[in-house]
Amino acid sequence: MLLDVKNIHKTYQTADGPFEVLRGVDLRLGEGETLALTGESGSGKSTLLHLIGGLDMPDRGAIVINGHDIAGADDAARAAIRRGSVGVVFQQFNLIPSLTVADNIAFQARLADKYDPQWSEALAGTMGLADHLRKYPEQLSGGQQQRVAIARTLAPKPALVLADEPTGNLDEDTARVVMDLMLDLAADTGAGLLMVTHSQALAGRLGRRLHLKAGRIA
Ligand SMILES: Nc1ncnc2c1ncn2[C@@H]1O[C@H](COP(=O)(O)OP(=O)(O)OP(=O)(O)O)[C@@H](O)[C@H]1O
Repeated sequence: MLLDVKNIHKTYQTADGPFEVLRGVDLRLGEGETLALTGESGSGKSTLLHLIGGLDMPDRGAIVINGHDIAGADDAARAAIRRGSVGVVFQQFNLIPSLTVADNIAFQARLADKYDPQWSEALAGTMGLADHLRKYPEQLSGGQQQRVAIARTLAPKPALVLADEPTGNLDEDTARVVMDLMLDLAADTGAGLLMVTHSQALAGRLGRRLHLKAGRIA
């Protein structure tokens, strides 16, 4: 099993006292599977994605990625699991302004020692970025920047891709193209894809759909 999330609990401390956002979440994702995570605003979708991505820690439960429990790992081990297996696409692109498009795409793959120039070039081509490789992020449109961010995530060929509304701020046509590319590329590399989305249409394009409600999978 690529991803096995078991009985995850998470409570935030707020000014009004503790707020239990996740109350025993279980989910599993196999290699090459695609899963949409839906739920009302505030239901904890982003929180869950952050926990799976090792960006925050649950209070209880296990998050096993390719046999490694990211929830029980210390900071260094968590970072190593993340670098080795997980790619994250958020709504904020977080491109590096001082690097060209080509270097932004290669950045995480180089960090993970998984840079494959041919694969990066192919990704840039598929993403429609071949003519923009020498440009800097500020010279690109929002949609182009998002495609750079997605290419950067896929460049190290992560086993697990986590995406939080990755097409949320793209126009409908660009969103459809980017979604096609992500699904194709996930299929090509055998990656598992877990995507948070508000869009029923988008959710319908993924293999399975889970709904988060009252802190649990409904
Ligand atoms: N660091 C934090 N401290 C306290 N409360 C938080 C924190 N982060 C999130 N929350 C609260 O936890 C709940 C879940 O937030 P989360 O962002 O996971 O929801 P979401 O389902 O992704 O929402 P949306 O669809 O609006 O992005 C919300 O009520 C939010 O206010």
